[in-house]
Amino acid sequence: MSGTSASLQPPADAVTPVRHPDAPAPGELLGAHYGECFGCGGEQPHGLHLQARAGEGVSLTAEFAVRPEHQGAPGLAHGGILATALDETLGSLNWLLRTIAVTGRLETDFRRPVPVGTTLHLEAEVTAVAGRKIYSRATGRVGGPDGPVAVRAEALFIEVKVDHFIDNGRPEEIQAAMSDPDQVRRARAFEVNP
Ligand SMILES: CCCCCCCCCCCC(=O)SCCNC(=O)CCNC(=O)[C@H](O)C(C)(C)COP(=O)(O)OP(=O)(O)OC[C@H]1O[C@@H](n2cnc3c(N)ncnc32)[C@H](O)[C@@H]1OP(=O)(O)O
Repeated sequence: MSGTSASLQPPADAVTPVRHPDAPAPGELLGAHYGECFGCGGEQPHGLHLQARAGEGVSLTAEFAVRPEHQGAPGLAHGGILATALDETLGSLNWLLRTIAVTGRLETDFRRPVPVGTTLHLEAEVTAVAGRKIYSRATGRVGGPDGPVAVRAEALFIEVKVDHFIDNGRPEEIQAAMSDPDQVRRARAFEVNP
């Protein structure tokens, strides 16, 4: 990526990311971290319904099917929606580290238009970790997993405690998420970082 800002350069004492031993196996679907999530939630009718699959190391792939409701210009995906797809894909990486983290910074390059009716093939990896700071990057290709790059992003995620959501979110959604009968989703949201 050209022109990446200094805050996305890992510091000298950053370390190589370590895949958690209980991370989903390569090839396994990650599933949604929260049913109502705009990026990945299956219960969110307006969402992107992004599906991420674990890769080797701390990497994953994801697919985003661009639908008419995702348009900006006629027939083309909205840039903010594409940034959301990148953000969600990058955020999903944290499950491979078993860390709860939120986006601190996201820098995006838009290289080609992404038409409605196409699938954006995303791949992402964590590149470095420095304390609470998690550095990652992602690309999105059109026309297939080996197609031309349409979008690219670099990001800094910051590890947070579960209190981040409890203190800042609405109690009704927090309560509902905490009583989610889906054990994996509940663990992903609230139990990975006690
Ligand atoms: C359901 C659950 C499942 C998991 C939920 C996952 C949801 C997935 C959804 C996709 C991801 C999202 O969209 S998440 C939603 C969008 N993001 C957010 O809402 C985050 C809003 N921002 C914040 O709450 C806050 O700013 C935080 C938590 C990011 C950081 O605040 P903090 O905890 O007080 O930490 P702070 O000291 O400020 O920063 C820690 C270190 O990071 C650096 N740092 C912080 N922000 C930045 C930045 N923008 N650019 C550069 N560097 C930064 C600081 O310089 C510092 O470095 P040093 O001094 O240590 O060197």
